[in-house]
Amino acid sequence: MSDPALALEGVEKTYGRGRAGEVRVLRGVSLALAPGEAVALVAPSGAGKSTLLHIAGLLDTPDAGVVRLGGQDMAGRGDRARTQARRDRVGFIYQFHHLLPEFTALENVALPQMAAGVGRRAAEVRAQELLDRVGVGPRAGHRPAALSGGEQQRVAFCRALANRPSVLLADEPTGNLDPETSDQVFGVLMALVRETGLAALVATHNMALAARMDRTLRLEAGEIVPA
Ligand SMILES: Nc1ncnc2c1ncn2[C@@H]1O[C@H](COP(=O)(O)OP(=O)(O)OP(=O)(O)O)[C@@H](O)[C@H]1O
Repeated sequence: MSDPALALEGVEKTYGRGRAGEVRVLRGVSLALAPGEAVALVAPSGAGKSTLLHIAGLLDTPDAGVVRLGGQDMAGRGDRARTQARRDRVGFIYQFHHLLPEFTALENVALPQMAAGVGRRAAEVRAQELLDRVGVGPRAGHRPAALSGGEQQRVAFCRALANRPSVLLADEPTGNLDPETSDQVFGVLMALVRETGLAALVATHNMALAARMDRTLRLEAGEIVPA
């Protein structure tokens, strides 16, 4: 059997120090995502969802436990290796797209590739292909402010996928879109998961979207509980 794309084993995280300020946010979280699998993460507010996504995406370190990308334990690696792994192997999508306002859609998708060492021309070719794939190709030369919410979010998908990550972490990626646009953007996400073998962990409060994924993990008070 191949290694999971992403695995967390016994991950613990506590914020603050001392009795008064201590918040135990994650209490031994274990999960694994196979390549090509889309998993919904459902959590009440404050359950530790953002903390979990940050640790899974190597933006934060756990106090205890293991985070593996493609079978490789990332916890003991230095900052440089973690930064490189995050850039090359993990894509993030947030509720709000955080596109760079002064750059065009094409540039927003090309820039992360250039940061990873791809030449401008090759980066722009791939960026255009991705934008075409999600139906915003004709808008490639526009800045985010000239795009609709759904178009902006599709550009954000392209940016997250530009470096061919093995893991996509999404936090309410369709949360600020109307139902129809949300449906369309989510459809694109699922198609990309199916086609590219990407593993996606998608935090959402939307049960209809959760039902369209392969399975649901529920996070409550810092623990994974039966969905
Ligand atoms: N840097 C920090 N220092 C202290 N406490 C923190 C810190 N970050 C988060 N917390 C606390 O940890 C708990 C979990 O936070 P987290 O942001 O992971 O929750 P969440 O499930 O993503 O919530 P929401 O869905 O409301 O965004 C919350 O009680 C929060 O107040």
